[in-house]
Amino acid sequence: MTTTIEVGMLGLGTVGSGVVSRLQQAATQIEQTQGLRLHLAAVAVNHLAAPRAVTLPLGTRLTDSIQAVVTDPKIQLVIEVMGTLEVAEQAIATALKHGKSVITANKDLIATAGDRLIAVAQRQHCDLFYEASVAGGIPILRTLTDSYATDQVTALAGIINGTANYMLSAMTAGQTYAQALAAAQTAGYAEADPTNDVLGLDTAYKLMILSRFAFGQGPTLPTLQPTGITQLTPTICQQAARSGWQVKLLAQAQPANGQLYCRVAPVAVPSQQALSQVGGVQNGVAVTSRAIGASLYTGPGAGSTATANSVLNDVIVAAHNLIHQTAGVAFNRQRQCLPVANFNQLSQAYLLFSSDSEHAWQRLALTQQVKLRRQTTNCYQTGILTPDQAQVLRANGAQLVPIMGTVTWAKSAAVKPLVVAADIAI
Ligand SMILES: NC(=O)C1=CN([C@@H]2O[C@H](COP(=O)(O)OP(=O)(O)OC[C@H]3O[C@@H](n4cnc5c(N)ncnc54)[C@H](OP(=O)(O)O)[C@@H]3O)[C@@H](O)[C@H]2O)C=CC1
Ligand SMILES: N[C@@H](CC=O)C(=O)O
Repeated sequence: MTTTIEVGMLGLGTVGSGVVSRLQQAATQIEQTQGLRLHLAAVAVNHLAAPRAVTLPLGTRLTDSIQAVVTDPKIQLVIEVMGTLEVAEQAIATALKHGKSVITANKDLIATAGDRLIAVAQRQHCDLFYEASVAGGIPILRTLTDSYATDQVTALAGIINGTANYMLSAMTAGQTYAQALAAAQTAGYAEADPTNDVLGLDTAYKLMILSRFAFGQGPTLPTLQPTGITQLTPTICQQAARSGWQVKLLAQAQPANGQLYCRVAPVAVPSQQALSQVGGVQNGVAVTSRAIGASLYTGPGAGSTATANSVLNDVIVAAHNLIHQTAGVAFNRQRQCLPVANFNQLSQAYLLFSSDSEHAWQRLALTQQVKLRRQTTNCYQTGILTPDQAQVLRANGAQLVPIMGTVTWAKSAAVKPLVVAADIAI
């Protein structure tokens, strides 16, 4: 038996167009394997006359009224893929209050206003799913919810911004920052305004969500103080690569010593680590857990088709819940309350980049009792630095990139380090 579900969508840009294409291409598969016919009843956009990458199916209404979609009594399920904060929050809240389940890819909104919307969804016994909000095509949130239900995550580290990872790979291969950004924009990976991609804010929002699924708690933006990739140059990426590291914009979270340590920053990942091989628009989330051990989930982190696939997987789960009247169970039910700390407060080794003379750096290193080993022109590996020592080097003009796996935990740390420490003997 096939059940038809009436779907409304807000947004018809990169992701929305992908949803329309995937719905058309997979219609038979969805009907045969899921017993569902997903009928796209209406799509709301900002500019009615703008050219579109896809042709809407006959019978799908194009409108510039969000309200007409989220209050339409025939529509059972709303997909929000327009982005924005206030407008999207208002639209999702209205849809939920009208008894519709909602699927969104909007990480900015879920990270910052997710609790409010989840509360509305719970009151209304509706689903609010957002798999596509983290790591694009990788089904990481539902994996953490379902497949780690009896396990305990002890650490996670992820490359979770496709644009930044694409740019870092391109710069390592010789492109300029501007060329790399333009290519990521053309490919549809970057946000409409790419500021959040390059400043690390998009990664921070995703870590806030991801960490709630892994640990029942996420950092806030002020505790995280993300560092982006704007200070990185092709030269830095290439010098690091020549010396055995790939510079990656990394999101990390790990409970230890009764605190949840988090960080979003460029990190030098040793070339022998699998995460270092996650290149281009690919994302990778390394999860360490008590039962499974180390797992790495990789796949496209942005782009029309891959993201649309995640959106539609949520749609299918929500559609089944509507049919079986089981909607309203929270997507994530983990809860924990630990003080949040930053990895930068811990002692660790760094790659140091500077065009000042080696002699000057070695002299400073001596006075600071810091070990420094030259890797290649203008690139040095430090020994383990305390936060204060790192601060002194920065104040003297060093650009420091922490080396993954070198954090030294206090003896009482309850949870083992995320990765085997890299060989940092110098
Ligand atoms: N691009 C990607 O790879 C990924 C994106 N996301 C998220 O998905 C969402 C959509 O991204 P993306 O498709 O790239 O964005 P686009 O900028 O390509 O598309 C946005 C769409 O929303 C519409 N829209 C914007 N504001 C309004 C409004 N006030 N009223 C009605 N329609 C509006 C636009 O209409 P119009 O076309 O008329 O201007 C456009 O169709 C964002 O939250 C993004 O962060 C998540 C994962 C991956
Ligand atoms: N701009 C984002 C899109 C997906 O979330 C990215 O590049 O990862």
